[in-house]
Amino acid sequence: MVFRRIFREKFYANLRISSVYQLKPRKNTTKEAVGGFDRGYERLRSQNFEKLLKGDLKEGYFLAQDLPLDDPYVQARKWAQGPNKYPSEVRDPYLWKKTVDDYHSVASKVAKNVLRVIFDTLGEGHDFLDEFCEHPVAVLRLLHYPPQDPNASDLERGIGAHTDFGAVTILLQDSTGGLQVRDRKTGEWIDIVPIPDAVVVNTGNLIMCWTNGRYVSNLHRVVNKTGVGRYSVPFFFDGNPDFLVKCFDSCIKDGEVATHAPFTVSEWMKGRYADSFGGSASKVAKEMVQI
Ligand SMILES: O=C(O)CCC(=O)C(=O)O
Ligand SMILES: [Fe+2]
Repeated sequence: MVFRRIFREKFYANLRISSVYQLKPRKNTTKEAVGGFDRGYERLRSQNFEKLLKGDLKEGYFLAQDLPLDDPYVQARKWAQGPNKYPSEVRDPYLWKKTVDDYHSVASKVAKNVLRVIFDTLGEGHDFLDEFCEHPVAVLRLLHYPPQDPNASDLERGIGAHTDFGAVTILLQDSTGGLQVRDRKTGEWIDIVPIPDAVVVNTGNLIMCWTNGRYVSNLHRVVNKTGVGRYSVPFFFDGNPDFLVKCFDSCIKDGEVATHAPFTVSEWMKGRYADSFGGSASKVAKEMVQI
C-alpha cells in the first residue's frame, strides 16, 4: 500500500515530468565528468543479449546509491560503488535527483523484504542476508525503448532474451507493453500485460545458484512493436560485492551436484555485464557519461 502511494504520488508523477522522458538520444558520448563508476547515460544499442543484430533497441540511464568519494568501498574501487552522475539538462535537476534517490531507497527496502520472504520458503533462515545486504550493489536503470521500425527484422529486440544477473529485480513498466517471459515448458513467449501500480518481480541468477535451480531466474525479453516509445525502470538488487554465493546444501537433492562452484557477487556481475555489453565491463563504464 505504502509502496503504491509512493509510486503514484511521488515517483511516477515526478518521473513523468522530470527524468528519462527529457533525455535526448545521443549518437556520441562525451567525456566523463566524474571518474568511471558505471553510471550515466547508456547509448542506444550498446547492450546486445542475443548478438543476432547490431544491439538492443533501447537507451537508458544508470544510477545506483550515490556514494561519496571517501566511502571505503569507493576508495577500494569495489564493483559498481561510487557517486552517481545526474543529468544537468533536465528541467528541475533537484527534483530529478530527489525522485531517483528516494525511489532507490524505497526499492532497496522492498527488495530486502522480497529476499526475506523467499528465504522463509526455503527454511534457510536469514542470518546471511544481513551480510548480503550490507553495502549492496543496487542498480536503478531508467530505460527508453524507441518504437521499432515496422519493417525491422524479426530478430529486432528492445532487450534480447536474458535472465537477470543479481538476486532480485523490481521492475516498473509503463502502460505500453512489450515485456515477454518464456514459458519453460512450451517455449512460448507470454506477454506480461502491464497492471497499473503493480511491479514485476524477477528472481535473478544469484537466487538460482543459491537454490540450485529450485527458484528459477527466467528468460525474458522486450519486443516493442506498438509503434510508440516504451519506458521502464528496473531496479536490480545484487548484494554486497564481496559476498560469496554458495549453493545451500539443503537445496542439493540426492544425486545432484551444485550447478556452480562458489563465486563472489562482483565476479559474477562483472562477467555478466561484460557478456551482454560485448566487451569488457570497463569499456562500458567509459561510455557512461554525465549529460
Ligand atoms: O524493460 C523491461 O521491461 C525489462 C528490462 C529488463 O529485463 C532488464 O533490464 O533486465
Ligand atoms: Fe531483465
